[in-house]
Amino acid sequence: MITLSAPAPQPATPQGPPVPPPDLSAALSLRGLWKRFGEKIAVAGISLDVPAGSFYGLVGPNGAGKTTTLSMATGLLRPDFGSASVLGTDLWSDTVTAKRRLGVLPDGVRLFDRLTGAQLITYAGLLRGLDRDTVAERTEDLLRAMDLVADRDTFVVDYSAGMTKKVALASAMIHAPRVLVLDEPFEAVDPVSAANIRDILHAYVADGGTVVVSSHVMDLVQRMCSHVAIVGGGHVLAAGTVDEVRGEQTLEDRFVDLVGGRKEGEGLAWLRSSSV
Ligand SMILES: Nc1ncnc2c1ncn2[C@@H]1O[C@H](COP(=O)(O)OP(=O)(O)OP(=O)(O)O)[C@@H](O)[C@H]1O
Repeated sequence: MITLSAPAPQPATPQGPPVPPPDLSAALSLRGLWKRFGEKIAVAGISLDVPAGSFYGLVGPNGAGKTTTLSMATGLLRPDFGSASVLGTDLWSDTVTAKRRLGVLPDGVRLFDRLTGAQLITYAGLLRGLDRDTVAERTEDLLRAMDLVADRDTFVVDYSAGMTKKVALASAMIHAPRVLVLDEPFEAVDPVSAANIRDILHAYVADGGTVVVSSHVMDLVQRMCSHVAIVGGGHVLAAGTVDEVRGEQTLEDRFVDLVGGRKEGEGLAWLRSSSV
């Protein structure tokens, strides 16, 4: 019997005017990125320039396309269309050079969690080609900075969500990349650790590094970031310095204005009249 398989879905066709060439001086320059999963267009032509030396926030509602965009910007996911360059190097034509400059904290990617925290950070350093002495020294520094010294010999599989986030962040930093791309770095992290991590990131930016973070916490982005992009429905709705984007409003109010979705009225009346 002959089985005919359905034709593979074709990528969505990008529409709109041609995109300008990438900004070679930018830490990250994204041009016309598109990604479709089956019928769902997750990212529909995103172009963004992240200036070198900026602290850049990427915000948007659930399902806006942030993770998909960051995955395409860091070489974890191949776009259907569009390009990404890292400090002037095209990610998909010179992947090794571009990725060497990046430290990435992906969202939801499994770690080698049968290693201890110290082993995982060490492994990341060796994988990046650092010599053993440098790896040992930096591993100790990172364990201290992330407040993980007491749990250095605990298997990562037994870490809490926040500890797992911190050990993944340490692993992303060990090779001292020029650009850090962090998907939800503060999610599940306790306030003291979050403040320590923010200090580390600010010092890194002050020394010329670039940080891109995705977050849902508008107040944090407004205080922490120099630049922000608001994405919704796979598009960039606004981008620029935080002050340009928010204007006279708070970033949260601007976000709600652009994205919409506040539900008016009572809603879930049954929940308030529970009789059990
Ligand atoms: N591997 C996948 N297969 C199918 N659909 C996907 C896949 N990855 C993402 N999507 C869909 O693409 C859209 C964008 O998802 P994405 O994870 O990029 O959003 P996000 O802005 O990071 O959301 P959140 O804030 O909830 O993390 C969503 O509708 C999601 O369901």
